[in-house]
Amino acid sequence: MRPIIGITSYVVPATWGVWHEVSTALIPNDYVAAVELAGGRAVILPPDERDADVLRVLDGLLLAGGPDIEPGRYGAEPAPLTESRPERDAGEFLLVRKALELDLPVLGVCRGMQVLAVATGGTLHQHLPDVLGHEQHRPAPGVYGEHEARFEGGSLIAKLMGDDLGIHCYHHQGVADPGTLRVTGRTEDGLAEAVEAPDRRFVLGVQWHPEVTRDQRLFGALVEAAG
Ligand SMILES: NCCCC(=O)O
Repeated sequence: MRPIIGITSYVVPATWGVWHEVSTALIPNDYVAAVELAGGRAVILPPDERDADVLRVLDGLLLAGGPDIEPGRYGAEPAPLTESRPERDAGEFLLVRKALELDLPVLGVCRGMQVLAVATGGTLHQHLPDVLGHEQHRPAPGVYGEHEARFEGGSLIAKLMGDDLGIHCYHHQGVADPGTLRVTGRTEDGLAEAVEAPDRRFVLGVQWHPEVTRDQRLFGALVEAAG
């Protein structure tokens, strides 16, 4: 039996064929393909989970990328460029808190890393250009930033990826305080790129998009930990 990996989804207006702007629950298929290629059984979770019961049938959880977290979740007022979807937060925070309690393997990608940090008491920078003075983590609409990330020796991420890695990222927010997690990777500008929970079986968040570059190593590690 393949390990069952739940992937969080979201609602957006989508257009296909003769249908326009239909409210749609979706997830980029790159996440599904990555889990399946890694030997897992991907299950797309509804965007508005009202409890965490589904975790009883999951072996691992993949928190996908997406919009900003509602800043009230980390005690802040929304900044002008923050665009949140509180309904998605509600379901994902329920799931991730329970998953951490159960020590279920969790991989968070981009927003997913930010969810992990905030769910454990952390905070976010709401608009990185205000903090870093550049826009290189989201250079233009639809254009991925390219960076070099360096990883802490002995960390889980270093074991999986080596000392450093060229990454593709697309985000305007970042982890300021990682909560109870540990920052184990950063880009040259000091931004947190990887967080993990060394006291857990497998809890890892990365700010970049391994599904876009088809880097299977993190998905393979999630599936293996879930197996
Ligand atoms: N804040 C949601 C994840 C992507 C971004 O930071 O733009």
